[in-house]
Amino acid sequence: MRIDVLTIFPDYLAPLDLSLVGKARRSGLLDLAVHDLRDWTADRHRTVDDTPFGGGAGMVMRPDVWGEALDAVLADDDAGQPAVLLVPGPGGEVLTQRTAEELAGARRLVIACGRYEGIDARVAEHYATRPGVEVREISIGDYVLNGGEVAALVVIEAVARLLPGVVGNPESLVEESHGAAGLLEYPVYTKPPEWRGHAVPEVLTSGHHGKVARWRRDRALERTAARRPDLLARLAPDALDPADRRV
Ligand SMILES: COC(=O)COc1cccc(COC(=O)c2cn[nH]c2)c1
Repeated sequence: MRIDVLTIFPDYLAPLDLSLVGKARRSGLLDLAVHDLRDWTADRHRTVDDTPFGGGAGMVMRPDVWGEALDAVLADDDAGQPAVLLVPGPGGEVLTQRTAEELAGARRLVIACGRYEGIDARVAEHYATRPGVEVREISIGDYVLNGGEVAALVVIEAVARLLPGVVGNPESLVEESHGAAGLLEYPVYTKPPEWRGHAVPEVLTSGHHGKVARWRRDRALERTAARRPDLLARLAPDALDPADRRV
């Protein structure tokens, strides 16, 4: 997968050199480039914003600069791969694990990080008509950030870890929260068996794998019912077996 990020704060994306995503880049599993939007300005001050039509506080990011940048990045392509143009913003579809799975199937992601009051609306409008480009505004939650960079980091991590070979043991992608089971994760424990008077649940040291699996499923169901009943409601009817009804 290729990911291009466009931002006026490239350093904000430095964490993508670290850990699993950094490793995936170095091993060639993920081709990720961060671009400074100001490289496509034409004036001495490298201006990317201007005052909003209709008045109001703050500034809006100019369409002409974004157009030059996005044309250049989209054109830099080996075989005309279709691209998903992601615009992180509070008004977007909320990112879920399902969205991450969808995006992990794309050949290219181009992420346009907005700042100020946002990017001139004509940019998304224009690229939505571009053949081979799908525009998606993505929200990482119902709150407002100062720019799209943090949201870009979240999207990239959620997507990159689903790419084959990025996470050591793909098994771990199944059981975690919001994984294939669609439930929250069960509680986990490690040594020592007793810590500050807190013992590890006995079943986990019983060596009885069937009981351990049942206990974990019960805890995941309990947690999901208590903290995220909305997820339970969304589960496919056949996702719960008769033994689950006990919880
Ligand atoms: C068309 O979209 C845009 O212009 C986006 O522009 C902006 C402007 C300011 C801030 C942001 C950052 O996104 C969020 O605040 C956000 C994302 N998820 N939850 C909150 C983006």
